[in-house]
Amino acid sequence: MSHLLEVSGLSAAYGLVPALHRVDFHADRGEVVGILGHNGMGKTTLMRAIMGYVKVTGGEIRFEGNSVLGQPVNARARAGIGLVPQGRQIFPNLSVEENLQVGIPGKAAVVAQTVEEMLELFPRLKRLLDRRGGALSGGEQQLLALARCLCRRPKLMLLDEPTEGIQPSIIDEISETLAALTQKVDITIVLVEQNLEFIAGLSKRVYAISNGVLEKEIPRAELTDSRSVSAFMGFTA
Ligand SMILES: Nc1ncnc2c1ncn2[C@@H]1O[C@H](COP(=O)(O)OP(=O)(O)OP(=O)(O)O)[C@@H](O)[C@H]1O
Repeated sequence: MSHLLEVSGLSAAYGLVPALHRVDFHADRGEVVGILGHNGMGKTTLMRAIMGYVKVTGGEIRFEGNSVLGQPVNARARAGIGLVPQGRQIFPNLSVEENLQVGIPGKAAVVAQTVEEMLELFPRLKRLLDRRGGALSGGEQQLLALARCLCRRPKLMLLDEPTEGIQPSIIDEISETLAALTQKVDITIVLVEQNLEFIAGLSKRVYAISNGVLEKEIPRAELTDSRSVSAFMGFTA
């Protein structure tokens, strides 16, 4: 059976400046795959290329066995790919409830039922329903961004640096929420991060990305050794 997501030989560039070089990886149903990289190494470009926001210059992206290259973002979203962008990008002037509602296609009853389900998965949002998105803490915004993405019931969720700028106590809550989610919902996650502990705790497989090149998989045993991880990420410790 084909992989849920298969990225092969993927290259992308901004003008003449290359950002991804022949990236190969896959994600199977139910897996969390982590990609670890420092600033400017190509993590966001990879997520946005899979979602369809960045034009690729070579290679292939297959989702459920079908090429999505050439498909616009909304077609990829309909096929079951969802992106939780870096910086979260929730609507600051809409309430938490409205932020959820705008992400849900369908009639009022479906919208209400989906919001209810999201509140079960993200109980912290229950008491924040009337609050403006812009008045939430960074961690609360991240939970809202995850819930908003899930409202469309993606099969694959792409997470771009969910811990960026977030307090450690809420990082733990996000990690626990995501771990619980993978048990309750049929979802595959591809996660890009700089936070080693977060990525190691959640991911079945972890790769390092360095200057747009996806390096070899980092063996689990080595994920606890920061010198070894630094070497994988293209830095000598
Ligand atoms: N819109 C753009 N135009 C030109 N160059 C860009 C653009 N976006 C990103 N780049 C460049 O592409 C490279 C990869 O950037 P990218 O944002 O994918 O990295 P990243 O790993 O997500 O970094 P960060 O952790 O800082 O978000 C960097 O050299 C960056 O400067």
